[in-house]
This record gives sequence, structure tokens and C-alpha cells, in this order.
Amino acid sequence: MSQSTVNSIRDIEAYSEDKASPLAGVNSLQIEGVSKTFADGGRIVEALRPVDLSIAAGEFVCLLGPSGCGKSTLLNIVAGLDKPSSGKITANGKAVHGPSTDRILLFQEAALFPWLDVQRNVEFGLQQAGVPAKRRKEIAHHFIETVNLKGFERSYPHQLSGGMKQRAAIARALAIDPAILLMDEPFGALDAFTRDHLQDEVESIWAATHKTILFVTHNVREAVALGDRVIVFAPRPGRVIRDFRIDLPRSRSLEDHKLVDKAAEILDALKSEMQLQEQEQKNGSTIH
Ligand SMILES: Nc1ncnc2c1ncn2[C@@H]1O[C@H](COP(=O)(O)OP(=O)(O)OP(=O)(O)O)[C@@H](O)[C@H]1O
Repeated sequence: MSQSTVNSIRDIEAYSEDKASPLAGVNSLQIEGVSKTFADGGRIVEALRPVDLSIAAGEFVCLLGPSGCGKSTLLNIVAGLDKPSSGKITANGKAVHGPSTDRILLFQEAALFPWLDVQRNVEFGLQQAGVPAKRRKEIAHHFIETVNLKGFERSYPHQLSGGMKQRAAIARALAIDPAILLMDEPFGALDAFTRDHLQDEVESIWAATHKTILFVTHNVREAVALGDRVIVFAPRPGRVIRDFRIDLPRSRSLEDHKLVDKAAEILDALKSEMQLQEQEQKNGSTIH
């Protein structure tokens, strides 16, 4: 991305009231003692044990763990869509009390407005922020190109493939220039080929835009391919068991033997923890 584009996109900050200024080199995200317990009917579900994480500005961090370990719960709390039962989150130096255009959450199913075409979907957040029409068009145009959707500006979501919808959702998120992108299994519903392709695109976009990315996945190789760090969660109640730094050079090939070895090491750590937990549960049930 050219410097002139970055400057012009930054211009939209002037239109957005709750925009935090980017603080290069400081922690982008501070998660301190964040836990979550749900009351589900008569049942209490402990989804997250207190989680502490510091994520630097511009870091690509993958959250990895088995189904139900609280990854989405943590992402929702970081997005400000849910409140923690304890603890606090600071994003770009500001306490998180609710959603903000500075932290955008992308889901497995791209949440596009079905009645708007790609161009207008991408422009939507800018329109909400009061960005003038001409500027909106320029910014949307730039990000539609960034995600390789040029030529589909007038297509509606139902006319796009799953991968194209996800690209449009990424363009829409990038258009409002959040410092932090939260991605919850964004490629989980896609075929392996499209998934590989989008992984590469997300990595290029991250390298060009220096966003902080928190990326939830079940897929160990995907986590190792993308992450500067892979944070491994234990099964429910979710808690961090390991924080792996991934120093492999980019861009990474899923077939690279070092990547495959790292993924195997992480999977082993997760399996050991699960076995330990099963054993503890068995011992507990024997005692009772
Ligand atoms: N609104 C809710 N009410 C009650 N329980 C909930 C609620 N949301 C999540 N849970 C429970 O909290 C636990 C963690 O759920 P969460 O969706 O965060 O897990 P996850 O790691 O993202 O799983 P997956 O990988 O399958 O998406 C689960 O046991 C789930 O049933």
C-alpha cells in the first residue's frame, strides 16, 4: 500500500469519534484476568478461566484450541460484544467497554448486508462515519482491489462464492481502518484450496497494513502458517496452556518441514494437556 493511500485512509479518523490513535510499538491489546461464566438455564458454564495476554501492535496472534474451549467467547469480549465476568481489556491504551470501529470482528460466515452490492457493503462503515461519497468510493475501490474483487463491485452477496464473500467482508473491515482485526475461524466454511489462497491474502494484507490480528482457528498448520505467536487453549474451562513464538521466515508454505514439525510439537502439547485433564477427571470421579 502506498504511503499516500495510508495517509488518505487515516483522514477518515477525523470523521470517527471513538477512533483511538495507533500507538506503534506499544501493546495493542492487554487482556488481564479475563474470565467468563455463563448461566445457561439452571446450569453454570465456566467458559474461560482467567486469561492474561499481551499482544503487541502489529502482531499476528493465533488462538488455537479444541471446540468449546472459549476462543469465540474471548474474541467476543475483546470485540466488546460481551462483558467478562472478571478482568479487563485495554485496546490501544483505552479500556474496552463496548464495540468500536477500532476493533472489528470477522466471523466464519461473512456478515454482509444481502441488500447491498459489494461496493456499498464496503462503503457502509465509512458512510456511518460520515465520510463524503467521493472519498468513500476511493477507499472502497482501493480495498476491493486489495482483496482481489475488482470487477465484482456491483455483485450482491448471493452472487458470490463463500471465499468471495469473505474477501468482501475483509475489504469492508479494512475500509474503516481498525487497528485490531479479530477473526473467528474466518475460513472454516471454505474448501481447502480457497482457504489456502485466502490465508496467503490475509498474510499479505497484514504485512502491508500492519494491523494487529487475533485469529481463532482449530487448524494447527493454519495457526503456524500465519501466526507470530500461537496461543494454545486447554479444553473447557478454557485457559492458556502454552504461548508458542513462531520464528519461521515468511511467507510460509504449509508443506515446509519446519512448519510441519512445529505444528506437530504444538499438537503434542495440546494432546498431552487433554490427556492430563481426562486423567484428572477420571481420578476425580473415582474419589467421589
Ligand atoms: N451465550 C452462551 N450461553 C451459555 N453458554 C455459552 C454461551 N456462549 C458460549 N457458551 C459456552 O461456553 C463454552 C465456550 O464456547 P465458545 O463458543 O467460546 O468455544 P470455542 O472455543 O469458540 O468453540 P468452537 O471452536 O467450537 O467455536 C462452550 O461450552 C459453550 O457452550
